[in-house]
Amino acid sequence: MTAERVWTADDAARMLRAPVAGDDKYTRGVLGVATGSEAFPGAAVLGVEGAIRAGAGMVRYLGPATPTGLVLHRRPEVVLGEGRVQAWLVGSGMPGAADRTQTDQQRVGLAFNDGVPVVADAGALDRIDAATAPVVITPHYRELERALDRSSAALTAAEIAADASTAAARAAEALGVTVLLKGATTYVAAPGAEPISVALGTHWLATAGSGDVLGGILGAFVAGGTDLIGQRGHDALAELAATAAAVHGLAGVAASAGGPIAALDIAHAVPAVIAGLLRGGGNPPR
Ligand SMILES: NC(=O)C1=CN([C@@H]2O[C@H](COP(=O)(O)OP(=O)(O)OC[C@H]3O[C@@H](n4cnc5c(N)ncnc54)[C@H](OP(=O)(O)O)[C@@H]3O)[C@@H](O)[C@H]2O)[C@@H](O)CC1
Ligand SMILES: Nc1ncnc2c1ncn2[C@@H]1O[C@H](COP(=O)(O)OP(=O)(O)O)[C@@H](O)[C@H]1O
Repeated sequence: MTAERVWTADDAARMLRAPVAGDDKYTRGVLGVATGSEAFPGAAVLGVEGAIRAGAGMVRYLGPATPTGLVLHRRPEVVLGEGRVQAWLVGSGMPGAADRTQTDQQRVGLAFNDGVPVVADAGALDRIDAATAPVVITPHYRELERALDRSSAALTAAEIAADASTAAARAAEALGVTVLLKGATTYVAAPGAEPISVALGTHWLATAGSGDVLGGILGAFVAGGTDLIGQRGHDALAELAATAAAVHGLAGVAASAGGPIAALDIAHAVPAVIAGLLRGGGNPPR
């Protein structure tokens, strides 16, 4: 068992900032989103919804026709196509290498080659070697097993489940990325740092698309946190990731009120959770 720091709602509140008079959509952070596919178009909608509800200044979406249409139908705020962004969210609802189309290859490559931080999920986990800036990955246990397969720290999903804290720390070290390892307790580890545990949610969060929403929340925080990441690198990325897991967990609790939830319900609960954290953290919303 690796020693770990327990992330609290107060810790999350300290990481959040309400916009100020000098802000505009760009200073708040533009998130590029390359997620979803013809097979999993919903993952794109869920990630974009998470990002917008978590306060991204703007979202740019890049993807195939079906997810593009759904994203724009649900969120006309979204801008389509390539452009300048502060961070990328890539891979949710995308196939791995064997089934990737040429356009999928291109949009994953674009995200990793853009020189800005990347949140990598699901179908992008096998491309982290191409990164040109800090990366945070968001695997569940099976995805981490696959990501570690060719590394010096191979672990089975059962071994990861048996000691997720140590697995997250080993993975961060071996892969050179910040790892947000999803589960009932989520563990976040930056390379060489003590892992952080986050357990502020409800077991009702174990529902399809829940992790896709988390990717969007984290993407928004990373896009808005590039100054912090520039100053403190992976340590800042890990704290932003722990904060995303905390907000996601608390949003699940708020949405559930003791009963079942759908993934979109989590996203819808995020603004009130952030407002509550900002109030509790002594930083009143404007
Ligand atoms: N709305 C959307 O667009 C959504 C899109 N999503 C996107 O989907 C992608 C894949 O994500 P994932 O986590 O499902 O992938 P993965 O780790 O390969 O797991 C497969 C494992 O599950 C098991 N299994 C399957 N069915 C089972 C069953 N009935 N009962 C029991 N076991 C069952 C299966 O076992 P097997 O059948 O092989 O024995 C295998 O071990 C990813 O890109 C994600 O973003 C999701 O977020 C959902 C919402
Ligand atoms: N038993 C559980 N209790 C609390 N949270 C859970 C539980 N199981 C999963 N979660 C959370 O739900 C989300 C599931 O994400 P993921 O496995 O990627 O699902 P999906 O691919 O369907 O989006 C993660 O944020 C994870 O931490």
